[in-house]
Amino acid sequence: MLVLEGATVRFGRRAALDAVDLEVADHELVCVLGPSGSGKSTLLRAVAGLQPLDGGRVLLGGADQAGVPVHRRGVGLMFQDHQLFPQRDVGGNVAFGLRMHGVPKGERRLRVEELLELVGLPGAARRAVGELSGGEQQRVALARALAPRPRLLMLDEPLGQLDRTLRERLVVELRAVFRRLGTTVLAVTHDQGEAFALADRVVVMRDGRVAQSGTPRDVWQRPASEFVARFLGFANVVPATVTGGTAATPWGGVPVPAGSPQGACRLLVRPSAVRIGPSCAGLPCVVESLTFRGHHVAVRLRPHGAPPLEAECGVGDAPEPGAEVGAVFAAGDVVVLRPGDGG
Ligand SMILES: Nc1ncnc2c1ncn2[C@@H]1O[C@H](COP(=O)(O)OP(=O)(O)OP(=O)(O)O)[C@@H](O)[C@H]1O
Repeated sequence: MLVLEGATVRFGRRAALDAVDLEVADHELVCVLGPSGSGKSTLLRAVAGLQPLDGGRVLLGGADQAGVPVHRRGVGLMFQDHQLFPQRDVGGNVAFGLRMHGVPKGERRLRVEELLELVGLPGAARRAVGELSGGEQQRVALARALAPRPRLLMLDEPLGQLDRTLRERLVVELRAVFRRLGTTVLAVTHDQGEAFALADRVVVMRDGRVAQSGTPRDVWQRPASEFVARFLGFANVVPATVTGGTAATPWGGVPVPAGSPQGACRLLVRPSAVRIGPSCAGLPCVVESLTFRGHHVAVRLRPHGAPPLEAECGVGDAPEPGAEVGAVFAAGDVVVLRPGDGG
């Protein structure tokens, strides 16, 4: 469906997109994730035709889009500030693109009803946009973007301004709607939870380049680099040397999964790999702080003479702050990262 080949955009001497190669298959939901300034919006704008390329190509359905204007690319856009037309009612907003495409009135009305049903706002066509909640407005914006049946729908921080609970619910609904319609989606967000919940594939960007691309599970379980690991919120990353099945780290010996690359590396120890036990066993640490995260507790440990260590445990098993404990490492949740990545 969508192919980017060496897509490059420069602002002055800085490349906002640096020779990006990316493919999005028909019906695929791809979410581009990355810190502020990594080039996510520029990528979307380049695909939409809002931003000319300084190098490389964008192909849609096999056709090079050089010189093809925005409105002829057949892509739908839904941006963070969804900018509904305040003077039009809900139906008028959803029908906007259909009117532009010259769809006759009767057909428009049917399609608007169908779309409002789809986004969970049945019968809302006559409602004023100003009366709607943020989440409802977001649904109207989605219905409006879907109305002309774009071959590719692009979302920029689609749920950015909504509160967390609503976002979590809408993301599940969005995924279901896209699945049902078979929509191909390229979305951009800096919220990893949103990306992981929505996407079939996650693309992590850094400084205009693709740092990693894979299924949410792959990227989560095997971050390709220290940058990706830290971006995902993992703090336990240290220099290490792997020999056989053990990595020598500032925390002592940590078992690594069978088949891990040998030699000097950066090592990611997921909090779930750190078991907290009595101080007589394992690495002696003091419990610095606890953070309750729903079903588990994140425990920050301060080992003697070594970097801080994040662990996690069940709510019922959480130690007291200030307690002396022992940390023991399990191999399963340890990842040997590519060396020389900086990060
Ligand atoms: N019109 C522009 N003129 C000059 N520099 C720009 C322009 N648009 C973007 N940039 C720069 O290009 C880089 C990438 O910007 P972009 O908006 O694509 O990042 P982003 O990942 O979408 O960030 P955010 O999450 O903050 O929206 C940034 O360094 C930004 O300052």
